[in-house]
Amino acid sequence: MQNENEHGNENSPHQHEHPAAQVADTAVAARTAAAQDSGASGPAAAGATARGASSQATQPGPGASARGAATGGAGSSRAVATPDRIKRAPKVLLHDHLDGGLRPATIVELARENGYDGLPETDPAKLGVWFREAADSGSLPRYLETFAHTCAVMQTRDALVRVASECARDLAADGVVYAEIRYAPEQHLEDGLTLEEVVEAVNEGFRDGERRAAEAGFRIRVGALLTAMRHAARSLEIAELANRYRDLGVVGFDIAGAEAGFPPTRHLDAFEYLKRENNHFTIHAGEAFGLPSIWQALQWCGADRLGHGVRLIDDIEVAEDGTVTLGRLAAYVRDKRVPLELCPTSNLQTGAAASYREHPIGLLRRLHFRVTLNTDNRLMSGTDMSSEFGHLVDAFGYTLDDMEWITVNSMKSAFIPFDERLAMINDVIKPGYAELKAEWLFRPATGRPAVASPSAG
Ligand SMILES: O=c1[nH]cnc2c1ncn2[C@@H]1O[C@H](CO)[C@@H](O)[C@H]1O
Ligand SMILES: [Zn+2]
Repeated sequence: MQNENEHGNENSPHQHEHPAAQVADTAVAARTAAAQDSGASGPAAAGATARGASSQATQPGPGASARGAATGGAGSSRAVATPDRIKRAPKVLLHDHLDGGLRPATIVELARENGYDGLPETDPAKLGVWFREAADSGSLPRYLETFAHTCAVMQTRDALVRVASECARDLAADGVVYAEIRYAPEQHLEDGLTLEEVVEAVNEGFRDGERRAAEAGFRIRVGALLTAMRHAARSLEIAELANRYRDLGVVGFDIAGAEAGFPPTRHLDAFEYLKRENNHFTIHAGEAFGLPSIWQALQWCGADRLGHGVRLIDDIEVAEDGTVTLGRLAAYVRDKRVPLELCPTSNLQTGAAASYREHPIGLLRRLHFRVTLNTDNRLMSGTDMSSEFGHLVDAFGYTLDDMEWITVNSMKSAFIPFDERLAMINDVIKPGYAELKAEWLFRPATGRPAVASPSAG
């Protein structure tokens, strides 16, 4: 039983997220790293690190958490991630764009109300398909073109309130308990709103959505990340805006948009300002462009997290015999526990990965990077958190224990205060998974004796 609650190094908040967290985290990470560094630089851990896509190979430590599921017997189904359990399991989302997650029917209605006649389809179902297909382009710039339509209908206070409220409710209904939702205020000024009015409208929508979700029996908390567009020149202004609305619903800052040709160092003044203010930020890096972008985001800009970061795989070498070698940058990212906001479905659409099975998340998770799982754009990718987890269950045999490990990673990496992250982990996430894993204890009796009674013989 003890083993069922051990999830390896990243997933023991009782040990690693209390005030001694940094020390404990580092100590245990060091042990793992020691075990894996022998694999990273030599043959010893080859089998453990690159054996392939089996869930066993993904298990972090001695308390292999999928054991119950793997060995059969009375508890064999306790950690199996069925679609129903995936949905009910508490989930955390750190990378999701507000303007990439509208309900198709809402887009149609808002377009009608606001006189936007540029939609490619006016039937909601067809429009949803259009977004998925148009985004399925194999290129980030073309993927991003689809946002012209969502931003076009998000130009009024009422529209922003509605979209934000629906966002919170949709996530809550999918079992998300904590989300950081990003958007670029500068893209919502066409009809005369000020940057402040945009932020306040979105915040109002999130509060409304949280309240209505609670009325429907779902608990969710949503924080906003303010994004600056990397091709534009307003990043310092947006960073100042994020700082002004800190503790008022905005929890951090981001830059997004086409990556190639727009290095994050263009926005150094914004990042330096935020660092001076002790504020938090993430940077889209390592999605459409590779290692230099990740390196700049971390070592020049000082990002707390990497939006995507999936191209870090270019700095990891897996030899034919399975030996794994980390380059200096990949080693730094793992050593420093830099959170990777991975978004598999989005990566498949923009061409950053070929299939779920080949998506670097499998290897990165086995190598104990600080992996988090995200949706990026639920509308363009036709996805939600449950679907993303479902894909990983299919591709890698992930169990509820893997889900819990990833979810705890995400919560640890959130931008809200430490005590709140800790309480979320200990009082919401852990109990949620424990409850799901205890369900086998209360399954209906079969009515047949499992073993013949002695008197029968
Ligand atoms: O995966 C992505 N990579 C880079 N930029 C993105 C991605 N998804 C969305 N956006 C950009 O972020 C803006 C604010 O939310 C969106 O309008 C879109 O242009
Ligand atoms: Zn994104």
